[in-house]
Amino acid sequence: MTDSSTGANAAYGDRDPDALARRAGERANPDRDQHFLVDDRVLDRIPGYLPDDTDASHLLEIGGGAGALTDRLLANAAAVDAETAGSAPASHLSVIERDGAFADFLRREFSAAIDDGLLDVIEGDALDVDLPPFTACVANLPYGVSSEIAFRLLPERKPLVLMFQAEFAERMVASAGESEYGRLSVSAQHYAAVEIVERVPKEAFDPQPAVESAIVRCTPRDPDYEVGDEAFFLRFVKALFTQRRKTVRNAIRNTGHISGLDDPDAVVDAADEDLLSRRPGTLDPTAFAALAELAREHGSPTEA
Ligand SMILES: C[S@@+](CC[C@H](N)C(=O)[O-])C[C@H]1O[C@@H](n2cnc3c(N)ncnc32)[C@H](O)[C@@H]1O
Repeated sequence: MTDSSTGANAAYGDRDPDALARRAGERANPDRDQHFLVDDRVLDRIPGYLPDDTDASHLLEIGGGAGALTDRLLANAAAVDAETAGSAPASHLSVIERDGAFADFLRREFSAAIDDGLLDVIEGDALDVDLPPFTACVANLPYGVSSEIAFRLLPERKPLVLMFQAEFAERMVASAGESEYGRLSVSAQHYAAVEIVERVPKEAFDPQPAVESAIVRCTPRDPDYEVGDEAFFLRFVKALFTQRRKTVRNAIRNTGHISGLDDPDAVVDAADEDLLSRRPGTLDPTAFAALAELAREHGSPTEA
């Protein structure tokens, strides 16, 4: 292996993102969610945002593109292997890429890593393909489907470091009472402690996206509350936030068709007045969970 920063055989972590994009021979197409990271400093920092105790033995990357982040993740995997020196199973990286031309390029560019058993490239849609048994995921997500991908990953309860549009990231991390707080905040925080670890300007990408971006770290943990039926809890939260300007009382009454409650009035009768007179955006996740349990008990929910 040479250490040329532009050659296909460069050491992992050394590849120049612009040279990778040139070698791929395909133009990144924003209509296909292709905004490639070209800022080396951001690329170098991303793997380090995984929580300290992360099992990084099988990393997953979604949307490999021309491989700038793939290269950094391979460097990480190779470093872990050098450190454990055979005393632990070899590290592995799986990359999912929907675009056949870029999937082919990744296979060519990183053929040595594939031959060494360090990498596999899964060509397909991240929303449909079977996910490999990954231990953590690091990705600069395609923004058109970032919500769907995030909610495919979060229930796996593995550490995630994901790039999103900044506005989406702010909604993920928001707390009760903040204007960005909503269904996305409660649902994401149900699975993990969620935090923005870096804001990334448009200039870090080529082609540049229309909006600023942010990197979010999701560290899996159990929530502070218990719910007997997770699917109902998430449906109930979704239902109430469709009426975020109404009182909780009216939101419960108006959304039985979404929450699946046959008897929302019975829930209103059983709930505390001070809770009912508030707006959904002021209830923290624990209050939502308590209300959802009350709704399950009194509101005759039907299966979704
Ligand atoms: C924002 S780019 C990131 C590329 C590269 N990882 C980087 O950081 O420069 C997103 C990548 O996801 C791919 N992509 C778009 N939709 C996808 C999907 N549904 N499943 C898998 N990959 C997808 C695009 O082709 C593109 O390569």
